Parts: sequence; C-alpha cells; structure tokens
Amino acid sequence: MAYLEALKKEAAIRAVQLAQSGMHLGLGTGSTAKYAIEELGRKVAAGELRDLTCVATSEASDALARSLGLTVGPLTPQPFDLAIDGADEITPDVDLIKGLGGALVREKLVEVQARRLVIVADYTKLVTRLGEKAPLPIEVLRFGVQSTLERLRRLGAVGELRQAGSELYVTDNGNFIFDARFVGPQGQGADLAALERDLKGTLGVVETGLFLGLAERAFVAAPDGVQEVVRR
Ligand SMILES: O=C[C@H](O)[C@H](O)[C@H](O)COP(=O)(O)O
Repeated sequence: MAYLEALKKEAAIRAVQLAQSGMHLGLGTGSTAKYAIEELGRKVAAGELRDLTCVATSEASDALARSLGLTVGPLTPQPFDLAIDGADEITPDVDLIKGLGGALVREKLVEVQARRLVIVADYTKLVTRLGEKAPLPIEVLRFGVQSTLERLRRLGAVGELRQAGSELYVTDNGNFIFDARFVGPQGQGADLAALERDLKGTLGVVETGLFLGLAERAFVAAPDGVQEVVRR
C-alpha cells in the first residue's frame, strides 16, 4: 500500500511541473489529486510558484488547498489553464471513469472549462475499455430515487446506491450515487457516447462519471517509472 502511495505522489509531482506562476488552476479530488494539491502548496510556500488562483472540485480539496495557503475561489465562466485530477479508470485514449471519490459533478463542471486536463494515477487504473474494473458512478437526486433507479435499470444498469457505513453516501451536492454496471446492449463494448447521452437524458440523473474526450494526458506511475498516456 505504501508503495502505491509513493507511485501516486510521483505522478502528481510530475503533473504539477506543468503549473506556472500566474495560472488559474483546477484542483481535483481523491487520494492522488491530494498529492498534487500538497505539491502546489509546497511550491507556493517555497516561492517557486506565485500568483496562483484555484478552483476546487470538492469541499475536501477546497479545505486542503486553503490550509496550505493556496488561493481558492468560485467557479466562474472563464476558461482556465490547467486542471490536475485523479481517475478510477484510464483508457489508452485517456477516456476516464471518475467519481469513486464522490466528486464527479464538480469535477466535470470544473474540468470542461480547463484548457488542459491532466490526470494523475498509479498503473492499477489503466484499462483497455472503460468498465473493466470500476463501476460507473452516477449521481442521482435523492427525491424519487427509486423511480430514477428503475429508469436506469431499463437502460441495463445494475448496481447499488453507494453506502457510507450504515448510511447512504451523500455527495457535496446533497445527492446519492448509484454505482452502476451495464448488462445487455449497454454492456462491455457499448457506444459510451450514446450511453452517456442516454444516462444524461434520464430523469433524476444529475451527472455521470464518464469523462470522454476531456483529458489531454495522464501521468501514470508504475514500478519502472512515470508513463505519459497522451490522447491520440
Ligand atoms: O470522485 C473522485 C474522483 O473522481 C477521483 O479523482 C477518483 O476517484 C480517483 O481517486 P483516487 O486518486 O483516490 O484513486
């Protein structure tokens, strides 16, 4: 475990090398993005980076960044320079599943506005096809959730509402997360862009953890070094 943590940190440090003084940055969420925020904090404290402004993708990342002296503000409509975030699955085209940390909605809101979205991860996140290892997190409204789940089941989704101990997990936005796998025509090999459209068109669905065509590259740390996976 400690070894994987070292790899995650190594990937994060590589990505933070892309940050320059004066940039407006998107801060990701999760155990790997945390290392990137810590490295940004370290560089700001050491005077290696100046005049950064940041927007965070979760309450946790916002609090961490502020505790390290980073300037964090709200998401405004202007595009920004660089977002650094983790992922749960990464394909060779840098398509992603995100959201096992529960932050998928704010991550997507922030990261669609980034000129560059750079992913940081360890090698266990690499897959050939999305859905190989991870479920697809789908954020759903609490109101009428069983009706929403029924609509999702009709699209071929099977899964569970995420738990946090004995309670249902609640996102920063006050919603639930359905961790879905897909059977039937929407299963392995499905047209993921079409699946995304179907899911987004489902009443009660707020957002999905499919991040297709958004990331520019991923820094993926493996025992033999950090590999860069670049979108083709
Ligand atoms: O909602 C959480 C995010 O999408 C995370 O970036 C993702 O789950 C990866 O997290 P970790 O780096 O902890 O594996």
